[in-house]
Amino acid sequence: MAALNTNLQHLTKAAQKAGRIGIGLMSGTSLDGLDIAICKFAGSGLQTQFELLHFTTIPYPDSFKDDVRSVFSRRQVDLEKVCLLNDFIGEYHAELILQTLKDWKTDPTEVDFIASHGQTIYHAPKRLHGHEGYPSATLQVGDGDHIAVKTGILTISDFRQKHLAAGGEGAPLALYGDVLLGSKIGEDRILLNIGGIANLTYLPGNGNLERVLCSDIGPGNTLIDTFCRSLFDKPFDEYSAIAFSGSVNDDLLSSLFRHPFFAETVPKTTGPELFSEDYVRKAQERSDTSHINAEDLIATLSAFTGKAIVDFVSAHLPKGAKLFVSGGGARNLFVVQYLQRHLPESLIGDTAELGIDPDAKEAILFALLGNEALAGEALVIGNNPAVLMGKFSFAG
Ligand SMILES: Nc1ncnc2c1ncn2[C@@H]1O[C@H](COP(=O)(O)OP(=O)(O)OP(=O)(O)O)[C@@H](O)[C@H]1O
Ligand SMILES: CC(=O)N[C@H]1[C@@H]2OC[C@@H](O2)[C@@H](O)[C@@H]1O[C@H](C)C(=O)O
Repeated sequence: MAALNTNLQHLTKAAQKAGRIGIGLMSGTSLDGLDIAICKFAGSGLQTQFELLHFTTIPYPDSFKDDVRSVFSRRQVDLEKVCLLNDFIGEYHAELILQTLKDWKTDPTEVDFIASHGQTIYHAPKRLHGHEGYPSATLQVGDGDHIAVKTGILTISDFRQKHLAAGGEGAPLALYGDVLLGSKIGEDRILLNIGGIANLTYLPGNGNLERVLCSDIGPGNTLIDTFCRSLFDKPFDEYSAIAFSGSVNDDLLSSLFRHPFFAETVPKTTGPELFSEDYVRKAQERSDTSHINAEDLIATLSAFTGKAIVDFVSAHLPKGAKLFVSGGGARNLFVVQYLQRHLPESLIGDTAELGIDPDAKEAILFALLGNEALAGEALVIGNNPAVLMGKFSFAG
């Protein structure tokens, strides 16, 4: 039998190690920056032990945000720009990793793998695109080969396609990480991530994986951010100062909920393709609230995020589960206080209480999915796709 080539030898060696050092990368819908987590793993699957060694978010410059926003969640785009961004983001992320490893005084040869989410530029579950004959689809750019060649580190990327191929919507992948790192026998838990979009995983305390539910909920901060940018020239509503200075407009709030997405069966996914400026403008027209002042609009959008979460929890989950928040939205005080007021039976904290840095959670998730791609086995969690995700890119 011929020997494995050097790439496959390297891959086999990485897969057979008892422990691995992996970098997880997340660049989310908020476009605030690149989250980089370096983790130490021992084992895999339900036996995974992990330690977060370092975490950082490298903020994106405005020029980069503008470039990505020129195509992000838009139906009509400059296709050349999409093509350029795919390779550019791969190279750019590789550069940021190399700089960060220097700051952490870690040599790239110490890292067994990089697990890269890439940048979502369009998310199109079948329910939302509605094009007869086309499946659910999603597109993340930031090519993995560029990351592998530039860093010299084995790279795993494009995780969402396998989930789609196996019948899912390509998201939320938090399911797999949350089950592995967040479950506790004897405690019903909800792990709620409030990023651009809000999603949650329900982890029943009886350990019954059939009962686990992981779904997107609706907007997290995306609409608040959009209108903070256009009305206040601010990237987001820091600690909800603007929302607290306004009043919720109940007519607009009801109108914002007038969309079939909220009544659809779970699990489901969504994105800024649906929850856009246009979505809000239409809700304002329907409710004759186009005239409300900017502070009231931000307060109402913040209540929209809060109420969507409360409605979801009340409709789909047993009462009294402990709720742990993560994502930048853990600092959205208006939303967090809304949850405390309207879910009084749920004790609310953040994932730091579980030993998971709330800002690092999604980057850790991808590191964990990378570890699974190398050494795990497909996990059966109810009807969710039971597959190992990610595509391998070699440095040589
Ligand atoms: N101090 C703060 N006060 C209020 N909101 C904040 C604060 N810090 C961050 N945020 C919100 O959190 C957002 C970033 O969250 P995060 O990085 O978790 O999102 P993401 O990973 O890009 O999104 P997704 O998980 O949907 O892909 C910011 O855009 C902002 O709206
Ligand atoms: C297509 C896409 O990028 N979806 C993101 C987005 O951001 C939050 C929510 O929508 C979630 O479904 C998903 O990300 C997380 C990491 C997930 O897959 O769990």
